[in-house]
Amino acid sequence: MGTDPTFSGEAIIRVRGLKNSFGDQVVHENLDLDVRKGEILGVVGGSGTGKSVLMRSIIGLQSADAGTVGVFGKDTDEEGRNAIAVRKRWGVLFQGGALFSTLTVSENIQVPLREFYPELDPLLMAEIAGYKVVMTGLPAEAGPKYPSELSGGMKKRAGLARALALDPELLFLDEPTAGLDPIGAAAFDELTKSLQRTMGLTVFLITHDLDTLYAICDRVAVLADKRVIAVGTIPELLELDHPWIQEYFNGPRGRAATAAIARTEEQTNAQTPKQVTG
Ligand SMILES: Nc1ncnc2c1ncn2[C@@H]1O[C@H](COP(=O)(O)OP(=O)(O)OP(=O)(O)O)[C@@H](O)[C@H]1O
Repeated sequence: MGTDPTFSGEAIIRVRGLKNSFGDQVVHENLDLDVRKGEILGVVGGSGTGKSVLMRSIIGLQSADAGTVGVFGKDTDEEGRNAIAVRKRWGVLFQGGALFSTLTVSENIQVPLREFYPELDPLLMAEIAGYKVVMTGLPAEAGPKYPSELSGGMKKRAGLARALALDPELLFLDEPTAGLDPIGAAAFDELTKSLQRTMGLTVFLITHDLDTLYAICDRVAVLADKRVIAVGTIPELLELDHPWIQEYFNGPRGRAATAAIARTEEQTNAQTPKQVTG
C-alpha cells in the first residue's frame, strides 16, 4: 500500500519524498501520499507522528527539507502554495477552531472574504456570512455572537463556516470532533459528509476519532515511522499486520466502533421497506 500504483484518477494532493525536521528531530522522511479528488481521506497516527505538520506542509505553512507537494494537479513550491489563486481554492479548520475572539461569528467568516475580495460590498459579505452560518447548521442568531458566547460544538461549526467562506474545492479539518460529546461529534460528521456530497468537496481530515473514520471516511492514511505506512479502506487496513494498525483498529475502541456501525446498518436495513412483488 502507501502509494496506490493502480490509481489512475486525479490526485488533488500529491506528496512525494517529503522530509520535515525540527533541529535534530526528524518528523517525516520520504513520505508519499495521494489524496483523490472527491474523497474524504482520514489521516491517523499516534500523537506526535506529524499529522498537523503534514497538513501545514501541504498548505504552505511549513518549509520542507526535501520532497515535492502538488496541489490541484500542479507541483508547487511553498511560495506557489501561498499564492492567492491557490489559497482561495481551499479552506482550513485548524485544531481548536482558531476563531478571532474579538470578532463576532459573522465577522470571523468575513475574514477570508475581506482578504481575498476586498472590493466586495460589505452588505454582500454580511449576506454571504449569514448564508454560511445557516449552511453549517448554526442558528441565524449565532452570527452577531462572539466565540466566548458559543458552545464547543458551535465554535467548530463557526470555524467550519469560515473555512467554507470562499466555496473551496478542498477542505482541511484538523481534529474537528475533538472535545465534542458523541452526539455533537456524530452531527459534525454528518455535516462534513453532506457538505462533501453537495459541494463535491475533497476533505483531508486529521482525526483520532474511530467513529468518524468508520462513519464518513472513504479511505484512511496511517502515519507511523515518519511516513505514511498505509492508505486504504478500513477493511484493507485490517488485513495488514502492522502492530499500531492492529492495536488501533482491533483494540477495544476499534471493536466498539465496528459494532456500532454494524448496529446502525442493521437498523437501516430493518427500516428499508421491502419491495412488494406479484
Ligand atoms: N513549530 C515546531 N517547532 C518544533 N517542533 C515542532 C513544531 N511543530 C511540530 N513540532 C513537533 O513535530 C512533531 C509532530 O507534531 P504534530 O503536531 O504534527 O503531531 P500530530 O501527529 O498532529 O500530534 P497530535 O495527534 O498530538 O495532535 C511533534 O513532536 C512536535 O513537537
